[in-house]
Amino acid sequence: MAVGILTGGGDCPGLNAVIRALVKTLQQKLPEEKIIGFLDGFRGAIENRSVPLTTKDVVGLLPKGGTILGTSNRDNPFKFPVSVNGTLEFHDVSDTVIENLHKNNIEVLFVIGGDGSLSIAHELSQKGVKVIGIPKTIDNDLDATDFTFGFDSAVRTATKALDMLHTTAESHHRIMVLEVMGRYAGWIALYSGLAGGADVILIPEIPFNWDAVCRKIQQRKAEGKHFSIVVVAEGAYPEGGERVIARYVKESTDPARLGGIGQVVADHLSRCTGLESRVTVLGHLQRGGGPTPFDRILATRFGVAAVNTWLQGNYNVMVAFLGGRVTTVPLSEGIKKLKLVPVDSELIVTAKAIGISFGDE
Ligand SMILES: Nc1ncnc2c1ncn2[C@@H]1O[C@H](COP(=O)(O)OP(=O)(O)OP(=O)(O)O)[C@@H](O)[C@H]1O
Ligand SMILES: O=P(O)(O)OC[C@H]1O[C@](O)(CO)[C@@H](O)[C@@H]1O
Ligand SMILES: [Mg+2]
Repeated sequence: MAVGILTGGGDCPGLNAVIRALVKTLQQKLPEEKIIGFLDGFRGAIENRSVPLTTKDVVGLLPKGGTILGTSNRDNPFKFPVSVNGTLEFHDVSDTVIENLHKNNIEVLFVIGGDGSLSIAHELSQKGVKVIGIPKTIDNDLDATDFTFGFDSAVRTATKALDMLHTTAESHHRIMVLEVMGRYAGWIALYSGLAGGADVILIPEIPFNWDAVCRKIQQRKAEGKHFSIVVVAEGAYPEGGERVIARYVKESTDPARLGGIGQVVADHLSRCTGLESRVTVLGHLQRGGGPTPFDRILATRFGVAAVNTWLQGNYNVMVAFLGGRVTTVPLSEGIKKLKLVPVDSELIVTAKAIGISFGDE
């Protein structure tokens, strides 16, 4: 009997810390060579590419960014892209995954992933595979956990960028626009905007009004503040407008990759205020580097809790961080809906109270 581990979706700081916690905890219960790490997310499970993991393999992993197992944010065994006579078709190869799990004597599969990867894990569980989900993502958009690891690290990077943009914005009397990730959720923009002293935060949950954003910058100008800092979530869009899509990854079930709204905002604000603007797209820097202490600890707690869940005979659940405690929720609950920023949340109210504009009033 063996256990399997895979990391799926976009990488984030803390994945290696979970792998370390899983292996260290599991190794006390299993003989050597019985922990199997599938490579490159679900692609490794489809192609039966894996490596054995022992405590020797996880030395030094706690602060290391990325994932030693590799990952993929396009490979879905239920909709696997296959080229048939030059045409892309999506085939269900989930039975191949199940065969490969049997070949490796896998009793339980630990899936470390976001909403997409955990949805795949849930579909596998419905075909009889025992899975335990561990929620990760810089987007923090999983509803059944207060925080996913990776988020705090991304916010740290975005906040650092805002601190640095402040000094050059002030020197040049410019509007500096920072575009951050988060897909359909505005958590990274909201947290980094608050922590980094932004004047305007634009998030997908609040479609913005161009006039309101321009007014805010002009008002600052009238007060003698000739620079402004604007944080734009990649999924933000103006009232009556649409999200800006940077590219399509045609092999993915969820093919749209967002990006480009930062430049649109910067150009518009220059036109309406007469101030110079510049845009910085923070991009994959937000997923790079090592995890913050918060993420290291959360990842470690998730890894240990996931093993304990298995030892207690529980399956098809996701570990979650709720009210300061690590617990479990059914996997079906974990993937039910995306966690978006509630527009009346205390964080938004707090931000507005200190004059931050969301472009809605
Ligand atoms: N609702 C869904 N149901 C099933 N599969 C999905 C769903 N959404 C996305 N997928 C697939 O799941 C895989 C991973 O999805 P995605 O890129 O969203 O990563 P994730 O695990 O959600 O992590 P993150 O969003 O942080 O990158 C991709 O193959 C994608 O095609
Ligand atoms: O790595 P890719 O394919 O560009 O995907 C980017 C997306 O992945 C994430 O970084 C994590 O889900 C999103 O914030 C972003 O929209
Ligand atoms: Mg996702």
